[in-house]
Amino acid sequence: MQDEPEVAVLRYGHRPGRDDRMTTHVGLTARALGADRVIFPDNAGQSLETVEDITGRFGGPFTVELTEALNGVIRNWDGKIVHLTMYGERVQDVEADIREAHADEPILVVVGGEKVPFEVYDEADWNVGVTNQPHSEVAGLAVFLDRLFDGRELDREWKDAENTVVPMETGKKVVPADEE
Ligand SMILES: C[S@@+](CC[C@H](N)C(=O)[O-])C[C@H]1O[C@@H](n2cnc3c(N)ncnc32)[C@H](O)[C@@H]1O
Repeated sequence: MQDEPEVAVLRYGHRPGRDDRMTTHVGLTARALGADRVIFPDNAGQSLETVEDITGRFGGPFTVELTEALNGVIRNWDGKIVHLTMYGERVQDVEADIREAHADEPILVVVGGEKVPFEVYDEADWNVGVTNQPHSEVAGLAVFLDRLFDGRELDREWKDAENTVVPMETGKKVVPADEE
């Protein structure tokens, strides 16, 4: 989020067709819940287009990138690395240390798709489980970002939006952003 060290999310692996929705949702969840940037594998161009379209319509700042070198992003990351995995340390046991590190340093959050190689576990500063039960990268990312930002992401403001949703008890209301 603005005025804080960067939080980027790396989607490690993408199977075109099978993972299209999931990869898109990793990007949308990263954006909605306070990350600054998502990096997709270079075969996920369709997900990039969808996330860029949503950012154009509902605001940013938020950046989407493709990379040919997933391992290179991890190896060259200048900051701390959190890898989300059901085999990791319990999020409730390590979240305070990660928040403390994020006060000074950027964080790269790695989420997998298909099998994640051991190199990623090894390079990570923390392997973190959001429960030690199998579920989804989208759910794990959402809970982790909320713990990292301690709920502050829910109040963030959006810039350069075309549309704004007006919260309502019942019904749907979307207005041009400058009519807010
Ligand atoms: C459907 S899982 C597949 C995991 C795969 N079997 C493996 O060996 O990594 C896809 C991704 O969801 C995330 N994930 C699943 N369960 C999780 C949990 N309990 N805590 C944190 N992340 C989780 C991880 O990032 C994982 O790479």
